[in-house]
Amino acid sequence: MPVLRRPADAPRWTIAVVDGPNMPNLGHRSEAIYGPIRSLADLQAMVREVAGELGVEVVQFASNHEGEILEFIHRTATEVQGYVINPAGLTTYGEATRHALDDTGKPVVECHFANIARHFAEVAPHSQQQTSRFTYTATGLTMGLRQHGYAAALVGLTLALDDEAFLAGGTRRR
Ligand SMILES: O=C1C[C@@](O)(C(=O)O)C[C@@H](O)[C@@H]1O
Repeated sequence: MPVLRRPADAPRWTIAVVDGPNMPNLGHRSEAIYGPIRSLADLQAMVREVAGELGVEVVQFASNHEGEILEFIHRTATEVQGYVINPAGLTTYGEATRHALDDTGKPVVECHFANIARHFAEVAPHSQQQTSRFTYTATGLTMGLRQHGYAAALVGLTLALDDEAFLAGGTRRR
């Protein structure tokens, strides 16, 4: 069976897709990093299209305010089967958000337009290099593929949810 064409009776998982601070400003950010995408609305439309083709539901949320993101995660924890998050402006210091996601016990895919490992290495001297606060408890990660990373995250998370053996050992993969 083709891997990406899920059977008609495959579970219609509900996946939350969260964009953190500064992502609502997409379209007015560095074209070198974010490419020519015009807006968050365009990104969200692409994500809905991918979800439709996969046969899953998405609940989308974007905010410049960490408290609103926390409330969204608390509210949806029992309604969704997994999260895709671009923590964006919360990437290096968003402990409360990382913790809220971890508390849900649901699989989490961290997603970035940029290859943040390279980006951080380029923008800061070695002694001050930063890392993502989210990576060590994320189930998986996509980065460096601009908006296509969201499609990759949705496909990967959907197939992981379909695969009972994948999540049997918990959401933190070794
Ligand atoms: O706002 C963002 C966006 C980002 O998460 C990305 O998608 O590449 C990378 C972060 O370092 C940055 O703060």
